[in-house]
Amino acid sequence: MKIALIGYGKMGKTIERIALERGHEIVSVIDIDNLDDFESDAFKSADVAIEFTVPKVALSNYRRAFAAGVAVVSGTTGWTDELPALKKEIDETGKTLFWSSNFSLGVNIFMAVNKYLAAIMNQFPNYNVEMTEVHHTQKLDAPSGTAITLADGILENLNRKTGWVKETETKPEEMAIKSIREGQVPGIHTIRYESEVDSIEITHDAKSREGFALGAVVAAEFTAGKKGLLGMGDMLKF
Ligand SMILES: NC(=O)C1=CN([C@@H]2O[C@H](COP(=O)(O)OP(=O)(O)OC[C@H]3O[C@@H](n4cnc5c(N)ncnc54)[C@H](OP(=O)(O)O)[C@@H]3O)[C@@H](O)[C@H]2O)C=CC1
Ligand SMILES: O=C(O)C1=N[C@H](C(=O)O)C[C@H](O)C1
Repeated sequence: MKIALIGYGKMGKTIERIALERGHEIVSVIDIDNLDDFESDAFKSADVAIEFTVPKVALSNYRRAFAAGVAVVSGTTGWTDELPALKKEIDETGKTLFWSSNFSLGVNIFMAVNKYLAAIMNQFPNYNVEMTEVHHTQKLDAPSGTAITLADGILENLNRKTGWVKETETKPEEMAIKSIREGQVPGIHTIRYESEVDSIEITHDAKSREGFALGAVVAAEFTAGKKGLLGMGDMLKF
């Protein structure tokens, strides 16, 4: 498959290596200093572009790739308030975007366990819930995109919580998400339920970026030839 990369940072470079190992060809690499390459024949020849950049440019990158006739797989986080409007635009224009806050198989298994645990805890109001996420110090957004997806999974299943807040809850119906930035941590997400007598904690701890990058390349293989806004739920059947 012909793959273009948009964003050549930590994820872009890891994705390049894994894509080559899986027999794909990298036909174009776009980063901050060669944005005109969206109009190049090399970029237009791609079956799919994999985009990992920064929140403020993700949408404009998608639109530039769509204008060049190229489907996009993206993991950029920190912009998803605009996702409902973007979905409408994609559906109306027949474009293709596969977006996920986290492409790791392990995290997606963890997300399913998180929903199941929240549904059980719905029956046990003496437990309060909070989340902590830890990432490297270069991360621009907080809470992480994964933490927001995990929070959505809890809010769908735990009726006593109606929204999440950063750091500290001030009302019982809020769920706190604490964000810690330290060293080179690839990503740790912990959900903790606490009662007066005990606590229950589940954690996903990424050992490197390999799982995220492999998932993004597998998503690119899945996306080729498809239309619409796609996500991990379309690809993973559990
Ligand atoms: N969904 C998932 O599974 C995962 C998502 N992420 C998310 O992916 C994003 C990128 O992460 P990561 O690779 O670690 O970040 P990096 O900062 O290492 O890389 C981002 C790259 O994008 C470049 N860039 C900035 N602006 C543009 C632009 N307009 N067009 C093209 N490239 C641009 C940056 O260039 P320069 O440095 O010169 O500014 C940099 O090379 C983040 O939002 C992160 O949260 C990360 C891991 C997994
Ligand atoms: O910025 C990162 O590094 C990561 N970002 C994603 C997020 O915001 O959830 C996924 C992963 O946790 C790494």
